[in-house]
Amino acid sequence: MATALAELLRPLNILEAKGPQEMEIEKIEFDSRKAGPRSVFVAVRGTQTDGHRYIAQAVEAGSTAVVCEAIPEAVQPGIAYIRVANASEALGLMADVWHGHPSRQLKLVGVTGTNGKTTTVTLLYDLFSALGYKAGLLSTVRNKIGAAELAATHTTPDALSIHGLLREMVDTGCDFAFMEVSSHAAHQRRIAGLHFAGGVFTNITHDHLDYHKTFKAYIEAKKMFFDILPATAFALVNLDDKRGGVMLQNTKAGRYTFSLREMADFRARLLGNNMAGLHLMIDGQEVYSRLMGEFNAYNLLAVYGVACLLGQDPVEALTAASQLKAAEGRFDYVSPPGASKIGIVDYAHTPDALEKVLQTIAGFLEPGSRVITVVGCGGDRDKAKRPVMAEVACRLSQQVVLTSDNPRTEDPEQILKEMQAGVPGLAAHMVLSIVNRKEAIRTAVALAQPGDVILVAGKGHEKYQEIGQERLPFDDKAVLAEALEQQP
Ligand SMILES: CC(=O)N[C@H]1[C@@H](OP(=O)(O)OP(=O)(O)OC[C@H]2O[C@@H](n3ccc(=O)[nH]c3=O)[C@H](O)[C@@H]2O)O[C@H](CO)[C@@H](O)[C@@H]1O[C@H](C)C(=O)N[C@@H](C)C(=O)N[C@H](CCC(=O)O)C(=O)O
Ligand SMILES: Nc1ncnc2c1ncn2[C@@H]1O[C@H](COP(=O)(O)OP(=O)(O)OP(=O)(O)O)[C@@H](O)[C@H]1O
Ligand SMILES: N[C@H](CCC[C@H](N)C(=O)O)C(=O)O
Ligand SMILES: [Mg+2]
Repeated sequence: MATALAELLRPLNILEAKGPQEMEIEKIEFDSRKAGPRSVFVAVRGTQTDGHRYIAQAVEAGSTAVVCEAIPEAVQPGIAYIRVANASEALGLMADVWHGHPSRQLKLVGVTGTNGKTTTVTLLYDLFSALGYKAGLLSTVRNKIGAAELAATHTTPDALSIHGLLREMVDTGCDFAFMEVSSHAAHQRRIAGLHFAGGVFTNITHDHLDYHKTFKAYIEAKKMFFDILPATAFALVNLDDKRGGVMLQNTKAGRYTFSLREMADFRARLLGNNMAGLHLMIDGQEVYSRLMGEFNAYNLLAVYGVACLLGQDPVEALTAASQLKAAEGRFDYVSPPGASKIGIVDYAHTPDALEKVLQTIAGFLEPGSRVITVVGCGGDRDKAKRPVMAEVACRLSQQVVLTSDNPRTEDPEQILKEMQAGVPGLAAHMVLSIVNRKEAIRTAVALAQPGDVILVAGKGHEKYQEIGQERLPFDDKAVLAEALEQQP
C-alpha cells in the first residue's frame, strides 16, 4: 500500500516545508527503530525522550519524509521535512487518512473518567452484540473486532494502532466501536483524527497525579476529549459528579446528562442493592441486574443513555441490559465449591474505586461478618494515592493486609511504607504488611472466618505482576481460589 505524501499531509496545518514533497509513502512510523523504506517518520516529544533526536536514525532506516515540530539544522538532500505545531496531533490526522477514515464508517463512542471506563465500554460492546450488531471494543482488558479477541497493551492504544484497528472493524462489518479514552491518551493526542459519534464522562477522582501533576490538569486532559467532539456527536456526562458540567463547557456536541440524584436526560432510581445485584427503575421500567453496587447503577445508566442516543429502542435496550455481566476482574466472586468464606477480586486501584467497592460490600455483609482487604499500589505511578488508599481500606474493613501491586522499578518495601503512612493510629492493630502478594492473599484467607469477605483489590483481570523489569505470571483469582480451596 502506498499513498502520496501530499494526500497524507492534506489535513495538517503546515508551518514550514523543506525538501521534495512529491513522493509515495509506504508506512507511517513514530518509532525510528521501526522506520523502513519510504516511510514518513513522525517525531513526537515524549515523557522519556524526544523523537526529534531520532530523525537521522529514521532517515538512515529509510524514511523519506519527516513530520516534526522543529526541522533539524542539517537537512538531508532528497528528504521531505514538514514542520507542524503538534506532531502527536499530526500523527493521528495522518493515520486517519492512511486508513481511509475508518472512524467515519462506523459509530465510534469514547468513554472517559477515572473509574468505570472498561466496565462501560465492555457493557456497551456486550449490549450491542446482544442486540444483533457486530461491534468493536478497545479496552484495558482486551480489544475485540467482532468476536475476534486481541491482546490490549494500553487502555487507549497509540493513534496509528487505533485507526488500524478501526479499519479492521470496518472491513469485517462492524457497525459500532466502543473505546476507552484515558487521560494520558487525550493529553498525548492519541485520539487525534478520530470522528466520534459520542463521548461519555463517568467521573473524576484522584489518580495519575504523577503524570498530570495537578488535579486541575487532570480535569483539563479529560475535558480535551469533549472539546474535540464534533457537532454531530453527543456528549453524555454524569451529572452527580461535580465535573460533569465542566466537561460540557466548550463542547460542540449535543449535551446530555445522566443522574441518580437530579433531573437529567437519563435518570435511574436505585430500588435495591444487595449481594445478588441491582434493582433499578429506569424510564419507568424496572430493571434487575447482576452487577454489584451503586457505582454500577451509574455504569448501566450511562450504557442505557448511549444506546438511546445511538437510536436503539429503549425497552429493548433495557431488557438486554438486564442480562449483562460484569467485565472480567470487576467485582468478580471467587467461590470454589465448599468454601465458607466469600472471595472477591476487583480492579479498584484508586481511592474512590476502593471506597465504592468496600461500601458495596459493607451494605450486604451479614451481621457479625468481617471484611478483610488485601491491597497494594502500583510502582512508577501516582504516589499520592498510596496513603489515601490505605486509609480507605482501614476505614471500611475490619482487617487489612497491605501488599505489593505491580512494584515495577520501585522498592516494594518503600511503597508499603508510603501506604502505611495513611493508616490511622487507632487502626494500626488491624493492619499487616506482607510484600509477597501470594502470601498476603493466603494470610487473608487464613484469617477469615466462615461468612467473612476477602477483597483482593487492584489487579482485577491482570495475569501478571510487574517486578523490576520483569513481568511474572500472577493471577489474583487463581491464587485466591487455591487459598479458599485449601482453607475453605
Ligand atoms: C507515560 C506514557 O503515557 N508514555 C506513552 C508514550 O510514550 P513516551 O511519551 O514515554 O515516549 P518516549 O519513550 O518518551 O519516546 C518519545 C518518542 O520517541 C520515539 N523514539 C524513542 C526511542 C528511539 O530510539 N526512537 C524513537 O523514535 C518514541 O517512539 C516516541 O514516539 O507514548 C507511547 C506511544 O503511544 C506509549 O506506549 C507510552 O505508554 C507507556 C508505555 C505507558 O506505560 N503508559 C501508561 C502510563 C498509559 O498510557 N496508561 C494509560 C491508562 C491510564 C488509565 O488507566 O487511565 C493508557 O491509555 O494505557
Ligand atoms: N462508575 C464507577 N465509579 C466509581 N468506581 C467504579 C465505577 N465503575 C467501576 N468502579 C471501580 O473501579 C474499578 C475499575 O473499573 P474499570 O476497570 O471499569 O475502570 P477504568 O476506568 O477502566 O480503569 P483504568 O483507568 O484502569 O482503565 C472497578 O473494579 C470498581 O472497583
Ligand atoms: N490503568 C491503570 C492501571 C493500574 C493498575 C494497577 N494494578 C497498577 O499497576 O498500578 C494505570 O495505568 O494507572
Ligand atoms: Mg480501563
